[in-house]
Amino acid sequence: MPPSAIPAQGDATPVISMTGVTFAWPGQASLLDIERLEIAAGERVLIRGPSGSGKTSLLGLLGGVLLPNQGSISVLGHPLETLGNAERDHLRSDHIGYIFQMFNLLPYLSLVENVVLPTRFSGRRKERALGSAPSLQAEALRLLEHLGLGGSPDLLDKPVSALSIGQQQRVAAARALIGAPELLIADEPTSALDADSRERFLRLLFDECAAAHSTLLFVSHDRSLEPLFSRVIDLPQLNRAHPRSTIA
Ligand SMILES: Nc1ncnc2c1ncn2[C@@H]1O[C@H](COP(=O)(O)OP(=O)(O)OP(=O)(O)O)[C@@H](O)[C@H]1O
Repeated sequence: MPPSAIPAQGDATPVISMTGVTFAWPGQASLLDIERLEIAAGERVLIRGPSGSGKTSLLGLLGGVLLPNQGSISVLGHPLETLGNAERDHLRSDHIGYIFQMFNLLPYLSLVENVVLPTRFSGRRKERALGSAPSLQAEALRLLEHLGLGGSPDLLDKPVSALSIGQQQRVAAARALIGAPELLIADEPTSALDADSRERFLRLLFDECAAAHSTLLFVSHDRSLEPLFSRVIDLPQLNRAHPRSTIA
C-alpha cells in the first residue's frame, strides 16, 4: 500500500515505533543504539540531549531521510525499511511537518507562499487544508494569525528575509502545520529566542498542534523547556551507544 493511501489511524497505532535501531555515519563510531522507542498519537514530546548526541540524526531516521544500519522504524504503522525512496518521500510530505533549525524559508517567496509550499508537494495536505478553509491562502493567513503574525498587512508583504528570527520561526511553524500532518517535528527552532519568547511560541505551537491533532516531537538541549511537555526523552539515557555518563 503506498503511504499516500495510509488509512486514518486510531489512537492505538503509535505514530512512531523504533525497535533495535543502530546508526553510524559512514566511517564513524556508532552514534545511536536505541532498543525501543514508541511515541503515541497526541503526545507532546521533548527529545533532549547535548550538542552532538545525535538528536538531528535521530530526526533524519524518523523522517526516512537516513536509514538505520539495523533495526526497524515505523511511522504511522509503516515500517520505513519496506518502502522505496519515492514511498518514503510521500510518507514524509503527506504526514510529517518540519520546523528546521535554520527554518529553511525561501527568501524569494512571500510569507503566504512559504506557508502553502507543502501543499504543492502533497495532495493530501492540500485537500486537508482546503477542508477547513475556502482557499490555501486563507488557511495560510489563518495559521499565520493564530501564530501571532496577523494584524499588520505590511508584515505580510515583506520578503521573509526581512523578518525577525521570531517572526521567521512563526512562518516556519505555519508551514509545518498547514494541511494538519499527523506528526510535527521541530529541530531546536527556539534556541535564538529569549526565555519569554520561547515559551510564548511553544504555547502557540501546542495550541495549533492540538487543533490539528498533530503529535509533536520537539528537539532541544534546553532543560528549561521540560515542564512544558507531556513527555521528556533524554537521548543519552535512551541511547546505548552513548549512555549519559560518556557524554560531557
Ligand atoms: N551529515 C553528516 N555527515 C557525517 N557525520 C555527521 C553528519 N551530521 C552529523 N554527523 C555526526 O553525528 C554527530 C551527531 O550530530 P547531530 O547533528 O545528530 O547531533 P545533535 O545532537 O543534533 O547536535 P546539535 O545539538 O549540535 O545540533 C556529530 O558529532 C557528527 O560527528
